[in-house]
Amino acid sequence: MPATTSPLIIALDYPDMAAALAMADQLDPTRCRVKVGKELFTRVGPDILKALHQRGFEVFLDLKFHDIPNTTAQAVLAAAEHGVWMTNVHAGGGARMMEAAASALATRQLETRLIAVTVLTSMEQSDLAGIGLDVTPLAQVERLASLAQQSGMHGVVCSARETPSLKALCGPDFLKVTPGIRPSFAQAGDQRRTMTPGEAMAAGSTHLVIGRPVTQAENPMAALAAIETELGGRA
Ligand SMILES: O=c1ccn([C@@H]2O[C@H](COP(=O)(O)O)[C@@H](O)[C@H]2O)c(=O)[nH]1
Repeated sequence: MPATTSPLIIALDYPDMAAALAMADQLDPTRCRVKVGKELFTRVGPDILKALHQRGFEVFLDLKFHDIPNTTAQAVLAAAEHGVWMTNVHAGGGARMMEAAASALATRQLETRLIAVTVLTSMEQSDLAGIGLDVTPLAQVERLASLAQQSGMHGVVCSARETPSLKALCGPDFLKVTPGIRPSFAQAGDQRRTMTPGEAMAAGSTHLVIGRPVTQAENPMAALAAIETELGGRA
């Protein structure tokens, strides 16, 4: 049985274990999952995963691996061996990289969900042009999501703006994990392709990643409760 069926994933973007656990200890593992990203994992290491697992949380280890196929596959394996619920790679690493990572997990019969980042939610069309991609974010997300699905990924990270197209392109069971979630009370900050929690669920997101709108709110639990209410009660 999963710890939760909630679509909510709270991003624990903190500089140390104490701050991350102070937040986690206010959360309920039956009402959300948590995400450990580059800042927290690089500062604290695998001990943070152990501490969150001991508290009953399912953890998304968001390290966005992007390297040659062998290195990426071994890194994904190492993540899965920590018992995380989900981890990820950059789809831009290409089909052979994603296939190597998926096959490393399959060979070891590890059940960690492996998803691929398409286009970061902080990027808009001008950012893509800046790296030589003369396409819309939607076209690039569609292209990378198809490649990710063909390469054995369980889903993708994209913005909620692209989920209706991806539902049609990749089917309803393909995971659509969407950061860039901004409730009406929150600032967009560095995010560009945003949606509110309610809009994102209606658009077909399977999971919503939410960081600062909760973790940097004056009252984080009130912010989370407001999001749950927007989603129709306890998510
Ligand atoms: O495209 C992406 C991929 C990952 N993220 C991560 O999600 C959270 C979002 O945090 P907010 O504070 O709600 O903006 C953060 O950990 C990012 O590293 C993303 O935003 N976009």
